[in-house]
Amino acid sequence: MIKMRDIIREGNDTLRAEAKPVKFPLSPTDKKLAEDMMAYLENSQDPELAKKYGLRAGVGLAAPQVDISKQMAAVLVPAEDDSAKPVFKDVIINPVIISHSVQAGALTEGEGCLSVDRDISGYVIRHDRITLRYYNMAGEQKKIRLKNYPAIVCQHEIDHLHGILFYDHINDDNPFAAEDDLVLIS
Ligand SMILES: O=CN(O)C[C@@H](CC1CCCC1)C(=O)N1NCCC[C@H]1C(=O)Nc1ccccn1
Ligand code: NI
Repeated sequence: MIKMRDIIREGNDTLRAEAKPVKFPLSPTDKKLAEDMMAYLENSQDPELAKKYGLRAGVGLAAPQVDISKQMAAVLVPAEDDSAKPVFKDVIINPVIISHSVQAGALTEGEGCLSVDRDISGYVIRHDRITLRYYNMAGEQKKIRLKNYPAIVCQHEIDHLHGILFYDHINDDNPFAAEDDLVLIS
């Protein structure tokens, strides 16, 4: 079971490394890693389990965050009303953004990261809409279009696979500088 102690923090070089593509069929080790990363997200989004194991709730977790420099990330974006099924749930392997909107998007509240133990405010400028090609755990190639929050989450995770952290996208001179057509996502 992945716990907070397994998540590496700023200063660990793995967070700034280019992760390696994953080979298919998944090795038993890679399969277990994918399952464990998704389990972390599920556990962390359950208030009782999160409390019991001291987990920070997360909607994404990339392999480099558990010190494995491979191109794999679990994403679990819950539905607004918990009853319904998640907005997006999958382990994205060797993901590539094959096209995206010109229009930018950013979370109104800014972003955080389980690997960054400090608050850094400002708009994290990303694409508002993306077309994402990736492989799932079964090795099936997927091509999906995402917009707004799920698109932001996947971009945050894909960045981790290329050694990029959220605050790399914050304008140093004016953290809240916004193009007039920036989509602010709440
Ligand atoms: O690389 C992956 N990470 O670093 C985990 C991050 C990923 C998200 C940050 C912005 C876009 C993707 C994460 O999830 N968070 N960032 C730090 C603390 C909060 C937490 C979060 O947003 N939690 C959450 C949100 C809605 C519902 C449930 N939980
Ligand atoms: Ni992160």
